[in-house]
Amino acid sequence: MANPISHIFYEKIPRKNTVQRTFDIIILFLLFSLLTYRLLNLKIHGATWLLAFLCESWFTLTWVLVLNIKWNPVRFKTYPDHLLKGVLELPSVDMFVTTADPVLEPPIITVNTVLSMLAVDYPAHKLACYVSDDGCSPLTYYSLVEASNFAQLWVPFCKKYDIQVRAPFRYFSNDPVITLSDSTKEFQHERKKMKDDYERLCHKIEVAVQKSGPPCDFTGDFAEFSSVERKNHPTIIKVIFENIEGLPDGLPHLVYISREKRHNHPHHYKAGAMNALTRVSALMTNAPYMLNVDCDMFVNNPKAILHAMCVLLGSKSESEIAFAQFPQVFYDGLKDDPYGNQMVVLFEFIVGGIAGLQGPFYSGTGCFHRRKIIYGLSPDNVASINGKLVEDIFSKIGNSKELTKSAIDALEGKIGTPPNHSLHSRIEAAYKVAGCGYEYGTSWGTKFGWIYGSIAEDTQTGLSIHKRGWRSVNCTPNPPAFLGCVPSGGPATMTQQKRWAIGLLEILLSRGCPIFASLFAKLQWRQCLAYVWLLTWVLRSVFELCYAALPAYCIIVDSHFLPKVQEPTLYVPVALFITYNIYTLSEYLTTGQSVQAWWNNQRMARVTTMTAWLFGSFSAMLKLFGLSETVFKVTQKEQSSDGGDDDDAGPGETFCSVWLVLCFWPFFKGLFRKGRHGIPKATIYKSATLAFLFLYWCRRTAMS
Ligand SMILES: O=c1ccn([C@@H]2O[C@H](COP(=O)(O)OP(=O)(O)O[C@H]3O[C@H](CO)[C@@H](O)[C@H](O)[C@H]3O)[C@@H](O)[C@H]2O)c(=O)[nH]1
Ligand SMILES: [Mn+2]
Repeated sequence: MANPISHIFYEKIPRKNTVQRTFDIIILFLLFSLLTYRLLNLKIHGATWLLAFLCESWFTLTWVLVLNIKWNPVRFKTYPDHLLKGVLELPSVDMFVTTADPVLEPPIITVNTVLSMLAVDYPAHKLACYVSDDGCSPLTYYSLVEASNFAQLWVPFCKKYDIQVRAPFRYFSNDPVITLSDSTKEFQHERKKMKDDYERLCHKIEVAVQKSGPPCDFTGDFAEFSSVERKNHPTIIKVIFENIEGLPDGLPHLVYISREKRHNHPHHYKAGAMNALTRVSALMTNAPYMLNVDCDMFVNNPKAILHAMCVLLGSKSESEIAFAQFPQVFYDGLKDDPYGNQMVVLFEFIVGGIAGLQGPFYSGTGCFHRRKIIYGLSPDNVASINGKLVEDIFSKIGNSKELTKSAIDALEGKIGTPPNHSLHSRIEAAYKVAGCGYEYGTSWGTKFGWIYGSIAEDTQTGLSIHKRGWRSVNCTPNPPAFLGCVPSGGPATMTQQKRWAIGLLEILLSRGCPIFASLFAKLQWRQCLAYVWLLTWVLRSVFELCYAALPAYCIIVDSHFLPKVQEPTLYVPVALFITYNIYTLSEYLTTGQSVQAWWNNQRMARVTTMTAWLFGSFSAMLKLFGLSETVFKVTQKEQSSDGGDDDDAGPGETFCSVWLVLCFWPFFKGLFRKGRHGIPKATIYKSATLAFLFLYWCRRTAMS
C-alpha cells in the first residue's frame, strides 16, 4: 500500500534514559562485585556461600536481561486526525470479545464492553463485533440481545454528543455535576433518558441472573440452548444485529458464537475460541484487521481503532508491522495497588523498552492483528503471494471451500469492500468451521491462528509472529484506548499469577522456545533475550525461595552468608540494597504512584514469586512429565464504580530476615486473625510442620 504521507500518521520517538542507564550499570557493577567476592571466598565458606553464589548469579543474569530490555526505550505517537484527512480508505475491522463463564464474568460486564465497541468512532459498516461465549450461556446471549436493542439509542447518543467514555456503566458513574456543567437542556434531557434506559437494561439482566433457571422460555430464538451443557453442546451462532444497508453511521454487525464442545475433544481454552472466531468472521465479513479484547476490557478512547490504523497503514507497515498492541490499563484499581497487580511500572519501562526492540509481546487483549499474518504469512511473502504459497497455506486450513476462498482473498489483499452477501446466508458454512472436529488434520493452533500448547496463548502466539521476522508496535494514546478490571483480591491475583507462571514455563520448555526461534528463525537476538526474561520469570521462584531461606538458616545455625560488619565488603550488598530500592522507588514516583504503592509492589513481588510462581512451576513440571493437564482458570471479574562454628550470624542476616517478615506481614497478621482475614488452622499446622522440618534440617546440617 504505497502512501506518500505515511510518515505523519505516527512517529517513533526515542526516550531519553541517561540517568536510568547509569543506575542500571551501577547495579550491574555491584552485582558483579558481589559475585567476585563470593568466588574468592567460596573455599572458606562452603555450601552456604555456594548457594548464595548460585542465587546471586541468577539475579545478575536477570538484571542483564532487564538491562537489555530497558536500554533503548521508544514511544510511538499517533496522529488519527491526519489519517482522517488523508486519502486512504479506511479498512474494515472485525472485533472479537471472548467470554467464558457467566458467573465469573457477569454478563453486564461483557455487555458494557460490547456497547463500547459498537460505539467507536469509525465507519460502522466497516465494523463487525463477534462475541465468543465459551460458557454457552443463554444468559449471555439474552443480555447481548437486550444490549443490542439499547445500542440503537446509545450509539447515536454517544456520537451526537461526542461522549468520551462509551461503556455506559463508566459514563453514568461519573459525577453528573462535572459532566453536565455547561451542557444544553436537550443534552441533559437525553442523558437522563439514556440513563433510565441503561438502568432498565441492567435491571432486566439482573432479573435474568437472579432467576435460577433460564432467562426465558427455550422457544423461538432460545430453542438451541434448551439442552446444552457447558462442555458438551453443538455450535450456536446467532446474528443479533446486521447492518444490512451498510450504513456508515448505522451500527456495526453483532454476532454471537458459542463453538461446539464435546467431552474428549480438547478445546484449547481461549486460543481455541480465538481460532473459531477467526474462521467464522472470515466467512461473514473477512476484515483484513482483527481487534481482540477480553470481556472486561472496554474501549475507553473512541478513537482507539484510528490510533491503531495510524501504525498499521503506514507505508512500510505492510511488510514490517504485524500487530499494534495497546497496554493493559485498569480502571478502579485499589488505592496504592495493594496486590501489586496493576503493572503500571512494567508497562511503562519494560514494555516501553521492548517497544524499541522488535516490539511488544502480544498480551492477549487490546491488540490489532492483520488477518493474513494470522494465516501464517511472512514478511518476505507480502509482495509475492504466488500460487505455490497459496496452495501450501491452504492445504492446511481445513476442508471448508468457503473458508479457503475467503483466506485467499485475505492473503491477496482484496480488502476495503465488504463482501456483498448477508451474514445470515453464511451461517451454514460458519457452523461447519466452528465445529470441534474442524481442526483435525489442519494447521490451526500450530501454524495458523492462535497457537496451542500453553495457557499463556498470547505470549506464544506473539512469539510465533515475531519469529517470522515481523515487528509489533506499542500504542499508548491518551486517554488509554482500553481499560480492564484488575483481579479483585489476593487469591484471584494468585490464581492469575499461577496461570501465567505455568503458561510461560510451558513456552520455555516447548519447541517454540525463543532460543530456537532466534537460532533457526528470524527472532532478533535482543528480542530473544527479552522473551527469555519473561519466560524465566518463573524460575526465579526457586532461587528467591532459597535466598529467602538463607538468612533464617544462618541465624539458626549461627553462620553467615553476608560479609561481617568489620569487613569493608559489607558495603557492596548494602550499596546494592540501597541503590536498587532508590531505583525502583523512582520508577514508581515518575509514573505518578505513591511510596506506598512502591512498597506494596516490592512486597507482593516477593510473595507471588515464592508462592504462585513456585506452585505454577510445579504444575508445569507435572504436565511436562505427563502427570497432569494444565487448566485455564478464568479470573473473577467484578464491576465497581470506585558458615563454620566460629561464625556468628551478623546484623546482615537479621536485617534480611526482618525485611522478609515485613514483606510477608499480611500473612503474619493472618496468623492471629479469624474469619475472612485469618489463615485457616489446617494451613497453619501444615506450615508449622514445614517450619519445624526446616529447623530440624538446619540443626542437623550444622552438627554434621
Ligand atoms: O476457556 C476459556 C478461558 C478464557 N477465555 C477468555 O480469556 C480471556 C482472559 O481470561 P482471564 O481469566 O480474564 O485471564 P487474565 O489473566 O486476566 O488474562 C490475561 O492473560 C491471558 C493468558 O493467560 C490472556 O489470554 C488474556 O488476554 C490476558 O488479559 C477472558 O475474556 C475469558 O473469557 C475463553 O474465552 N475461554
Ligand atoms: Mn482478565
